[in-house]
Amino acid sequence: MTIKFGTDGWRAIIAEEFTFANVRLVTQAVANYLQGEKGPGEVVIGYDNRFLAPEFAAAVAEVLTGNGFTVYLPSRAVPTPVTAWAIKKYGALGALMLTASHNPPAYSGLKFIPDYAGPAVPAITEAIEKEITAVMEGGTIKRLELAEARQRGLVKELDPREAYLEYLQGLVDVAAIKQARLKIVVDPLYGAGIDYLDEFLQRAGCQVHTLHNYRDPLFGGSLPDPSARGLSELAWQVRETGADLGLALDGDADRFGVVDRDGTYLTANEILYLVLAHLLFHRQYRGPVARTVATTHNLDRLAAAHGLKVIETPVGFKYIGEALRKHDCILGGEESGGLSIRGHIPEKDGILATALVAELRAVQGRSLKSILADLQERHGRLVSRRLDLKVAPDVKARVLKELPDFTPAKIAGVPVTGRLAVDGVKFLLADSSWVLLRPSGTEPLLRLYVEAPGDERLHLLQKDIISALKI
Ligand SMILES: O=P(O)(O)OC[C@H]1O[C@H](O)[C@H](O)[C@@H](O)[C@@H]1O
Repeated sequence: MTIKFGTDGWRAIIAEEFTFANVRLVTQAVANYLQGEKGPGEVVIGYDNRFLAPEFAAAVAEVLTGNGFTVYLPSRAVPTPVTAWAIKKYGALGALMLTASHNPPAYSGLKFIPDYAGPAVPAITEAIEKEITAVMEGGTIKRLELAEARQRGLVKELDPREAYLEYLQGLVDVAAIKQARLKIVVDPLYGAGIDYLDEFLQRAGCQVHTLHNYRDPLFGGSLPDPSARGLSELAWQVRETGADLGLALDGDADRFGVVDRDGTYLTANEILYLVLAHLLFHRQYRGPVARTVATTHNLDRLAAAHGLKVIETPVGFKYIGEALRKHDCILGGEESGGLSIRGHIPEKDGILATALVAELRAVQGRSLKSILADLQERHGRLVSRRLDLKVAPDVKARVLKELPDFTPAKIAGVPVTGRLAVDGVKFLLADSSWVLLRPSGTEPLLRLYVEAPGDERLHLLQKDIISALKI
């Protein structure tokens, strides 16, 4: 058995690979890593609403305290971004977060968040993987019974909700939201975001109706994924109740989903476009913008209009987080639903993202679609779509082998003007379209991303790439 940390920590099926024994093993590896780096100190533990999450968290606490660390242990689920934020608040060495994000209910996961409160960069996850191997090859797992650890004062209660909500009030224009008296339907999808976003909006004077706001480790029979498909009930409720907005979070509340007043789902790319415009025009923010290779170039157009730099990273918020930390970016975002802004932690935060959507909706006083239409009128319209291609392993291997030598002069008749190999291969075209093909780091898929000035061109580009590479 090998335990891989992947794009976003270790994820596995509960009772198959995600067992108490393996959770202890991985925790011991993190403890060894932390001992080597910083020595004993305090570590935050967070967990989502999945099956056995509090019990797995207790196992994590037993190993950490057995290694001399003091832990902050919550008695209910805490969102990933709040767990990360708590590291800063308590000056902890890092956090261990138990979550499988939007994966099916049979999964759980464990990730390490370093002291900078953003996703661990590859150098850190690789070091922890080495420690995992060392523990597997005969290292000892030290453990204190939880009751004993409590008695020794090594377990502190973690309840960061009030402090986080207060902090969020300082990041978001609550006065503007209060004035607009918005009616909002919130969908935390049975996840860790329950009582965070809805509570924040209620305190900001909104009339809030919340769906799926209790723990269900089966997520009502679907996935805790705030995609268009996952939010059909939210869209229906928004229309039915005449609400101004529908706001959703994924299972650990680090990603967002947004529905407009007429029930239309807005993509993460559209939300990033709206939020960046809001930061630039309304809040007058100035500074670089970070996005992944797979994220809309509409952001580049807005940035260019203000003479701002765009930093393009591989897919994964770990890279966006790094850019936020190093370059003081005003916004970091990715197509899969990740967003953070200047002044916040370098971790994607669905609660902050949706609160900002409420803010911009309040300031503008009209539907998101209408704000978007104006933006497109002034700065151009690019439509984007991602295809997740489930291909046989041999086809995937062949395509990835051919990709480095795949250098077409034109795609669907449009001249190729640039080629980028930051993550997979990306082709820039003469009409401002672009095409990116890359293997997913989290699923056995190839992802094909296309952005173009219109739907027809987008379809032609998709078709041409698929046929040229015989996918
Ligand atoms: O496209 P993938 O490699 O599967 O990654 C998709 C997503 O996976 C995780 O959720 C990461 O936190 C994201 O940053 C990333 O965008």
